[in-house]
Amino acid sequence: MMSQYKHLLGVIVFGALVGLIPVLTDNGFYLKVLFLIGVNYLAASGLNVLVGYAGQKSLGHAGLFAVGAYTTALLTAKLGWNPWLAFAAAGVMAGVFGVVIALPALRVKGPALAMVTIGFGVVVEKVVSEWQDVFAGQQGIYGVLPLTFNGEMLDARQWVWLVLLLGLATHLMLRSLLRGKFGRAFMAVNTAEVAAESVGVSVYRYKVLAFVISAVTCGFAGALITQQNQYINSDFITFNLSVFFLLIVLFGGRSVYGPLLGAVVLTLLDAFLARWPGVQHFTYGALLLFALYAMPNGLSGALSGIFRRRGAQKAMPERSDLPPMAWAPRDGQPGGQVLLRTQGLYKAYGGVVPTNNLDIEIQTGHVHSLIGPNGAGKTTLLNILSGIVPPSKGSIEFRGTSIVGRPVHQICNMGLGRTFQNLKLFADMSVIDNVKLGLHQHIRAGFWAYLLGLPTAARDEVKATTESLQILQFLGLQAHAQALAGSLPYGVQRRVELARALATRPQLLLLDEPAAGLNPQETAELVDVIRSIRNLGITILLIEHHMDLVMAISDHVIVLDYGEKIAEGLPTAVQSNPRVIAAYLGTDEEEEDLSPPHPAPVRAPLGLGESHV
Ligand SMILES: Nc1ncnc2c1ncn2[C@@H]1O[C@H](COP(=O)(O)OP(=O)(O)OP(=O)(O)O)[C@@H](O)[C@H]1O
Repeated sequence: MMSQYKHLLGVIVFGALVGLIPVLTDNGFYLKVLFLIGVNYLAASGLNVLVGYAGQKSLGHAGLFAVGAYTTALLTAKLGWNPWLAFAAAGVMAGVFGVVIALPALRVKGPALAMVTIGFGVVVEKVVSEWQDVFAGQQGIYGVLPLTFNGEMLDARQWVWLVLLLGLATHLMLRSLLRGKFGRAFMAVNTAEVAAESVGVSVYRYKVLAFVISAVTCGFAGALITQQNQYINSDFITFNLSVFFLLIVLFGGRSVYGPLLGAVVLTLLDAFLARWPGVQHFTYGALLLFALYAMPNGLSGALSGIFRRRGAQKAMPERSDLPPMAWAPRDGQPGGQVLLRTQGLYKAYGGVVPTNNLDIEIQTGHVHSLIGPNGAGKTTLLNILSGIVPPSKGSIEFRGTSIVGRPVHQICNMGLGRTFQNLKLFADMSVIDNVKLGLHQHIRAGFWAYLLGLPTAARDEVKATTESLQILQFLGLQAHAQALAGSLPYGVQRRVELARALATRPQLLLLDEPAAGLNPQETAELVDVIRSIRNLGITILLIEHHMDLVMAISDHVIVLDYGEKIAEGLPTAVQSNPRVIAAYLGTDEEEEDLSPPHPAPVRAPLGLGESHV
């Protein structure tokens, strides 16, 4: 809270200082440059959400700038709308275009997304330059109504103050949005899409949202330029403008202050280089390369690196006041009922069939283990159950509802949480933010509450922090709450992933080799951890190669071989099942059946403990 007030005070002081500049000078060139810095900041601040936070590169935002510019031009010059109303309409229209483009464009990613956005930019450029009747091409639209104050047109100073106010408001809103649930979700989408989905974040929805935010701010930027100039023509809308916006964001860096740094440096550079248009493009190219190589996190990243090195690491206050973890999984059911059932589940990759007509039942309150030799299809089954891999055939009922074909985040939100064999943590985020991401769907405050910084958002964030700390305390991780997840020892990272999965409040928790890479002591502790999770009423299905662990904690063991269920039942029964022994030893099943195994070899393969059987 304190830091919140400090920040607000900082914003007011900054605003007052910049607001003083037009009082001290009436130099038209300086005022114009200040105005342009503000406009570029506006455009870049939204684009930063898309590029910096959500990690989606766009090279077509000049097209969205054009939507805002031409909306306000046409509405005021041709239809005589009130200029303020037209200005608002420009933002809305750009947002609508943002949705329409984002829906198909964000189905692809990386270079393909860049190509689609370039395509959009080029189409807009062509439309405004060729469709003369409406957009008047190079000749342009004159008579655009400027914004007014008290019925008077804004003068050069007032334009600076207006753009300053808009910039400050945008900063406050985006900061509020990005510091909470939405910022975490955007970064999760950026870092690990599968992991984001698996904690209940709809990756597609968040990408579209980021695109729309960037569209709206670019639309407002276009409207401001047009209304200030009282004119727009097709020469404004170029591929270079898209590159310029992207460059501001990449050069500035991902922090909320990045776009400001980028806008100041690049607008000044642009004004300076205007005299030598020949070197302009060369300089931008060189700057982009420099930014990418020397400052991969942009100017703000480089600066914050310096300050972090100087300042002490922010410590998490000790919380002895935390209530004991009180939550139980949602509508916890009595033990021994069918929680999940698959029938005829089948998946083939060419000739490989990792899931072959599997019928399994998972009972509430039990710890189920899934074992089998390497390549038996265990991970594939977990991926199918959590929605990451679609089955070719068969049904899955979870809590009485079919989940085949449902997106991963929906399955998670129904109460199915998971961890991964190869850790999928959000490595650049703190431990507590990783856990808060698990709570994503349980944070009720929505977009507007966060954007406008309403008390409900602040309250929900505090609740999420408390619950996350409870979970961390439950798993003995509280001391690591503020550490970057990726910086921790491997065993601790595994536990953080478990904490994140627990935060989704699962009824069924799928653990893919939770003991992999753990030392013997950590493995022994894991047995207690799994038991205490079960004692919370959470059902567990785990894949494990450590047979000691499987035998110690399982109520029920399912054995797979070549995608088929070859045995299931109590651990002791499975341990002595001839088919299981044959599968592990690689001996001929018929032979095993003919001559029942001696107890010694039975225990040997299934009691190897540390080995990766
Ligand atoms: N995306 C894929 N494309 C092709 N083959 C795949 C794919 N995913 C899994 N497989 C194959 O399916 C089989 C089962 O793999 P899976 O990872 O499910 O086994 P596993 O029992 O979890 O093995 P391990 O114990 O080694 O983790 C393997 O032969 C694997 O090569």
